[in-house]
Amino acid sequence: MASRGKRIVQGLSFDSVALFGLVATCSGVMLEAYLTPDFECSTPSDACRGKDHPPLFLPSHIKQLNEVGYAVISRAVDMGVVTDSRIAIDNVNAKDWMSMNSQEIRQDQVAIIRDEDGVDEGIRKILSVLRGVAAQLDAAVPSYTMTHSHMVPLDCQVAVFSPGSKIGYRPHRDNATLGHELEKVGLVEYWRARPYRNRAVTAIMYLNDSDWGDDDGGELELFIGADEDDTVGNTAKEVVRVRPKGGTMVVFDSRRILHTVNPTKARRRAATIWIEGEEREEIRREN
Ligand SMILES: O=C(O)CCC(=O)C(=O)O
Ligand SMILES: [Fe+2]
Repeated sequence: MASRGKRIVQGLSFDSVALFGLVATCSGVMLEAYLTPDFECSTPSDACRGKDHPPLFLPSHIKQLNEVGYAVISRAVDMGVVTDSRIAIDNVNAKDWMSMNSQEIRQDQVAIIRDEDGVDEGIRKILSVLRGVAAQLDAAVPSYTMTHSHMVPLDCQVAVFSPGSKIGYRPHRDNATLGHELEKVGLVEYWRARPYRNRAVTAIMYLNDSDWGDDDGGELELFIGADEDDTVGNTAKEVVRVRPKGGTMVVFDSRRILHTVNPTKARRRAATIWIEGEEREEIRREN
């Protein structure tokens, strides 16, 4: 009798420990998914109109964005601004840098910077140029054909790859909608991706020296025309390689353009914003 009682107690305690372990693991996974940084505080693109005089992102760039899904502008800002921003970024407090994903996926460290009092003038200028893209998407003729009613985050991501990064950033799309349906990726991954589902257009400014060489690597590769379910770029009709020279701005469709960052031999710095927008009715019907 006594030994049966002991077995029940042992059994119960094992079950309780197992149950506790399961609940703790699930809570940990959900908490980690919940804590995905969210670039909130969007403002309508109108708020940025006129800040960037004259607008850099022109109707010809919008035409290109409509037709091929990307546009590259070299020397979008002068090198003095790039150098100031670079110094400001290198002075960001060590504790504010974080890894956004596994080192097997991306090897950069990122910090989130907001356009507010105290932000370095160079970074403020870069932010204003990047945010100005959104105002043009709504105001210019032709207007952007994929999305409308654009919203601009106050937050900008600065990302730094250390020299010798062997992986860079694996191929991905910035808007986790295509290929990320709930039934395909499961609840946790679907939830983790929620801040990325409204991203319409990615705008990046490189903050490196202007003499970034071929040997330095670190190119951004855009897989133009890749199939929706292609996650590596094999089906691309064309691969566009952008050298991350200081002052180069690149803008692309966050939903459709599969892209990767090549391994880099030099320290590589970039400032990125994600402009949000609603899909146009005709595009939604197509999907
Ligand atoms: O820095 C780049 O060129 C691209 C980085 C990127 O793809 C991202 O942050 O999502
Ligand atoms: Fe990306």
